[in-house]
Amino acid sequence: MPEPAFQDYYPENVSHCYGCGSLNALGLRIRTRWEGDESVTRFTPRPEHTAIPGFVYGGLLASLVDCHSTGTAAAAMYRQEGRAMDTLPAYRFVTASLHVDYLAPTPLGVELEVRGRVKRIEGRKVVVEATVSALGKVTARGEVVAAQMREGFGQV
Ligand SMILES: CCCCCCCCCC(=O)SCCNC(=O)CCNC(=O)[C@H](O)C(C)(C)COP(=O)(O)OP(=O)(O)OC[C@H]1O[C@@H](n2cnc3c(N)ncnc32)[C@H](O)[C@@H]1OP(=O)(O)O
Repeated sequence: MPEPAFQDYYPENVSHCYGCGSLNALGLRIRTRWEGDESVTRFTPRPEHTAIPGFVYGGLLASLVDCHSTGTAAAAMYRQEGRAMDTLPAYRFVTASLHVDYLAPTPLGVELEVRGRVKRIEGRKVVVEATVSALGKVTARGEVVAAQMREGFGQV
């Protein structure tokens, strides 16, 4: 049995996200785990994720960086406290800022590897930098500011 992914610990009421929600049948349903100090997601884009024939749509790459990084932010907070992700209080993070640089065309039809590193944790905010690689070459680089969800998120 593979080790559980960060997303396996998301409760049902926040498991509908297009990028990372296990309950979103049409979503990407990414799965992220620690490999040492780095977090890793592996994902193979599908034909509908095409930008130009043979190459991956940039919005898909941004989605991967986004959800990979918010998951990493939550996992990093637990790790900092030496706690398992199924313990309370729960840490849930949403995207405050998402930046992606596209360095080279990303080929379709191969597994992509997203690798994240925590740059800093400051109060309710975690900054994560991530790379997307195809066939061992980094094709996109991103940085995400993830902010801890407040109670009543989205209420105005
Ligand atoms: C299991 C749970 C997760 C499952 C779902 C994951 C989904 C992840 C992917 C997504 O798509 S999430 C959806 C897209 N994101 C949103 O809809 C968020 C909309 N924005 C907000 O709700 C609020 O603006 C936000 C929660 C991000 C921040 O508001 P808060 O009132 O909670 O916090 P605050 O404004 O005090 O900011 C907290 C810190 O973040 C910083 N910050 C906020 N917005 C920023 C920004 N845009 N750029 C850089 N830093 C930013 C802010 O400066 C501050 O840093 P400091 O503590 O150092 O002062």
